[in-house]
Amino acid sequence: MSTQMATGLSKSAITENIMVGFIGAGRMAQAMAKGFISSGLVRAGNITASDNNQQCLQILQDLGANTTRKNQEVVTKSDLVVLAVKPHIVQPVLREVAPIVKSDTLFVSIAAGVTIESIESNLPAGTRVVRVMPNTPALVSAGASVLTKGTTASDTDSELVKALLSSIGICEEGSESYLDAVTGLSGSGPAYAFVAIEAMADGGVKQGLPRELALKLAAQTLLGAAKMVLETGKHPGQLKDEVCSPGGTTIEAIASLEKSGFRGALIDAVEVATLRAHALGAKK
Ligand SMILES: NC(=O)C1=CN([C@@H]2O[C@H](COP(=O)(O)OP(=O)(O)OC[C@H]3O[C@@H](n4cnc5c(N)ncnc54)[C@H](OP(=O)(O)O)[C@@H]3O)[C@@H](O)[C@H]2O)C=CC1
Ligand SMILES: O=C(O)[C@@H]1CCC=N1
Repeated sequence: MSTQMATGLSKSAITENIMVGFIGAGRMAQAMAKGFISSGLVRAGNITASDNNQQCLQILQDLGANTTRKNQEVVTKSDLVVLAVKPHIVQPVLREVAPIVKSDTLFVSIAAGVTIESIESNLPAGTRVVRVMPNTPALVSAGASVLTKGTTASDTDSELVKALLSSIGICEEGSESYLDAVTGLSGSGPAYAFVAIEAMADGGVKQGLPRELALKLAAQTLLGAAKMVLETGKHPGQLKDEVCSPGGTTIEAIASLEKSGFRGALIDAVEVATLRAHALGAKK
């Protein structure tokens, strides 16, 4: 793996033969595995996932991946192991697999709040760890991830993880001190957007639109607005101003949103989710 990376091969060449494991085959593992496979970066047959939930394993099997109920088997078979269990399960899982961890296995944790220090301290000394906060739009190759290298992980390791995560969306590298806030913003954020889409559709239905049309318009409107922010480089405030005709419809709606505390509600949402991520990490 490392030799290939050092030669500067293409991303698919870097990841072509990599054996990827998932401990925990739930929603996030499914989204990532599906993205890795559909992007062509990882062969389905090179993925092994463990879980105690047969329904989750079946979803991975349907993608062509190998499945097992034994977490140790994932570690034995994989070059890169994604820890995709709930935060409070991470420590017991690490204690379970630590005795058989090989020195060249890279661990990638996606668990909210769980610090690199707490992961490294439960693995053999020197084990390479990368911590990531992804999100579920990875399922449709529109994910947003931020990664941080552990103390012994190399640039090659972070490039590898970045290549994988870039196949399912955008991936930035940042300080570990950012990761709880990233969790509160983009990790949990899809849920805020889903609530907004549902509520906007409700608004359309209240005004007489058929439900299906209202939902489609609400979702496409958020998608289009997000693309405009990303692709035009304009400040969202400017884009908002461009929709607001003087004395028109939009400024009425914006004034109503401001009265309802829309901005403050979103800022508070990110704050409480960030604090919760921090608290989850403090629980061992
Ligand atoms: N969902 C999201 O949007 C995001 C989640 N994350 C993080 O990803 C991680 C996984 O979240 P998510 O996919 O939503 O969770 P899920 O509950 O969907 O998946 C976790 C899976 O792990 C299984 N599991 C429980 N105990 C073990 C064990 N000892 N060994 C192996 N598997 C086990 C669970 O089975 P059972 O249900 O039977 O307990 C479940 O199927 C979390 O740490 C979360 O913080 C990060 C970013 C976004
Ligand atoms: O709700 C959670 O705890 C996880 C982490 C980010 C998104 N879902």
